[in-house]
Amino acid sequence: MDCPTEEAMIRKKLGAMSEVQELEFSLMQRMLTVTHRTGALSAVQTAIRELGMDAELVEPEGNEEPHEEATKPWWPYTAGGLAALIAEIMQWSGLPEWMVALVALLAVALCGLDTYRKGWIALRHGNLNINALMSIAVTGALLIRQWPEAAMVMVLFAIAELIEAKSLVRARNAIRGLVQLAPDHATVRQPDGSWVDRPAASVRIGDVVRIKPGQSIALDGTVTSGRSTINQAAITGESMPVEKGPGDPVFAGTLNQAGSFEYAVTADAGHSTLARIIEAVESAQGARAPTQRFVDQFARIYTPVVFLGAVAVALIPPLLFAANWLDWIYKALVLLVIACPCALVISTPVTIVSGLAAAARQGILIKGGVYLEQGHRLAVLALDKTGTITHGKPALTDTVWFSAAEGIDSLSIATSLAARSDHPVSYAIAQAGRESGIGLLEVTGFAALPGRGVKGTIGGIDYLLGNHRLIHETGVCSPAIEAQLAELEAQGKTAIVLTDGKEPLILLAVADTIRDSSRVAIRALHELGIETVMLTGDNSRTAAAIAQQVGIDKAMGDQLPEDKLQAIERYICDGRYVGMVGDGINDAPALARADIGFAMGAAGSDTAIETADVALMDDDLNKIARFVRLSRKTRAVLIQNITLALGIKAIFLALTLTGYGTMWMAVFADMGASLIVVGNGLRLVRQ
Ligand SMILES: Nc1ncnc2c1ncn2[C@@H]1O[C@H](COP(=O)(O)OP(=O)(O)OP(=O)(O)O)[C@@H](O)[C@H]1O
Ligand SMILES: [Cu+]
Repeated sequence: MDCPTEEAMIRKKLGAMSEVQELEFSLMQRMLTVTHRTGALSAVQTAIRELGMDAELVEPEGNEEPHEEATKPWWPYTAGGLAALIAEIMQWSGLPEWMVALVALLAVALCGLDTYRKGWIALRHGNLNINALMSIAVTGALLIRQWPEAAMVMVLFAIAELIEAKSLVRARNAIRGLVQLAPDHATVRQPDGSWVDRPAASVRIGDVVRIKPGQSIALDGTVTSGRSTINQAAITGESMPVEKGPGDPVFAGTLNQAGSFEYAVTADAGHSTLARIIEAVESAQGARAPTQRFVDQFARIYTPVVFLGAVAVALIPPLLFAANWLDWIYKALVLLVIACPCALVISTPVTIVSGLAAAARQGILIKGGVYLEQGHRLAVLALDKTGTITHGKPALTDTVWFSAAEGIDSLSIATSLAARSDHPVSYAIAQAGRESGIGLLEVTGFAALPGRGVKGTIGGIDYLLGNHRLIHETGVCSPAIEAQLAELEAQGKTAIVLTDGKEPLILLAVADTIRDSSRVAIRALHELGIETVMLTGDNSRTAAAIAQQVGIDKAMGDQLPEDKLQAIERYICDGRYVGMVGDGINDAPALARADIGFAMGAAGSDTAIETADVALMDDDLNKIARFVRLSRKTRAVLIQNITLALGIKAIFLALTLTGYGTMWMAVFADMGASLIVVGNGLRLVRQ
């Protein structure tokens, strides 16, 4: 698939087949994904062959190298170019017309057979692709005996096609090169304890792999022994090395530094985080961004309109105003040359793909061109507190005993309940209990109360452990407790209370630490004109205290999942483009509703990579500002490219109608425009 008009041709042909359910084009990748009924593959291939193209199956597994385009020989182009030039000179020096014609026809034959063949197939399928247009234009020029002109146009066009194909190959490779590949071999421990080099694809989950200093990591896993620092830039975009010790995750494609270690494989080669990233970027390219859809639609109308215009230009002035036939036919032929929207159509995907690749390189995984293109509109960013602004690893800070009923150890009851939950607040309490050696009691009937806390039965008594909302609803709250809570919360701490349903027993407060990156990130967002709002299940006072520390515009506390959802919806109703960052399950509905849902720390979390619109591979909130800036740049380049492509066409339209445009100038301009937009789009990769 060379030209976008070829895509239209395939779409028309395959789309009409009842066996075919879905078509997904990636012109950049020259890849077509066909969803079809079982057994229809050969029919699909035959249909494509009838269009003059050859379909090649992509191997489902392994690192398929993009097969090198068969390099076309250069000599026909050189010879054709020479012939065209000679024809021009012969015409100029007044040699007989039949001689000029002969040399010109030779040039057309040398360079144009392929174009004629493709053009003829397209015409038969009722498609006006660039090949069809050029075939008509050149044939027309020959018929009105513009010999050297016809030869020149054909040669220039053939060379332009060649250059465009080559520059697209370059674009593809540039993008592929960004996604550093993991090594294809790993040193695996055998049952007898020896170490053997094996292909990464054959390593199974649970195998132990050894990594030496300076070695790249081939598979995802968890460190079992040894220590080192690893450069994870390939995944997270951060080149600051990260310390790794037993229990820490390591990712395929990252680079070990000075230490050596062993790790247990957690995913096979095809399912590593890196493989998922590549997969996501590739499928994001297939999905069309809005501009691309617009451009495609425009192109669909543009070409036939210009074609009809050309017919009108050829017929109307001579018929109605007795103008010179040959003059106006020539003008019509120039119009045919400018009727191809190639530069316009190719400009958008190149730009979007470059943007996606640039983002991936910085550890930002964008799941579709839409988000890259629309990200510049981001007006409000909602952030979750726990785990997003803070580390999400609070520690116990205060313990307040209320009543000491005989024989009841409220601290170990609270610890035992907390140990059953994986909520960060509970986790902090359980952790503190473990450190001070508190024995755990047996809990029955345990249940989590989302947005409130937990409940469970110990020694025949039902206990509740949770936030103010919970104890207030239970009716054991008192002004004294509220005062105590208020004091702790004003310090940014989160307090929960244990009750047996009759009276409060013990109060435990935990404090989380704010990520270093949060404050800078929030400032960067404000500089981009984005309003920030914190949505948290934690109480409003703690929320306000934390928000104030990091400089967030607005804090909304005591948010149940549906409240978070409603908050997002309110912004959407106000017509504002809203993003949301979060991690927990309590954020899921809001994340899904937001115009752009960001997930943090996506490396190692498959669900985050799969469900988010934009996945940030590590925990650095600064990536959101980076994403917005990249989106703005992408948009600027898109607008530049579209303006450029259309502008050049408009200039030539004007030149032609006023009698200054020539055919070969139009070909030249079209080729120039294509090269400029591709180059401009590729600039983004280096962002
Ligand atoms: N399992 C639990 N153990 C202890 N406390 C809990 C538990 N679940 C909820 N809580 C209490 O309810 C509050 C709200 O919880 P929720 O899970 O909705 O939000 P969060 O995780 O604290 O904050 P964020 O919305 O910022 O992620 C918590 O701050 C905590 O005080
Ligand atoms: Cu209360």
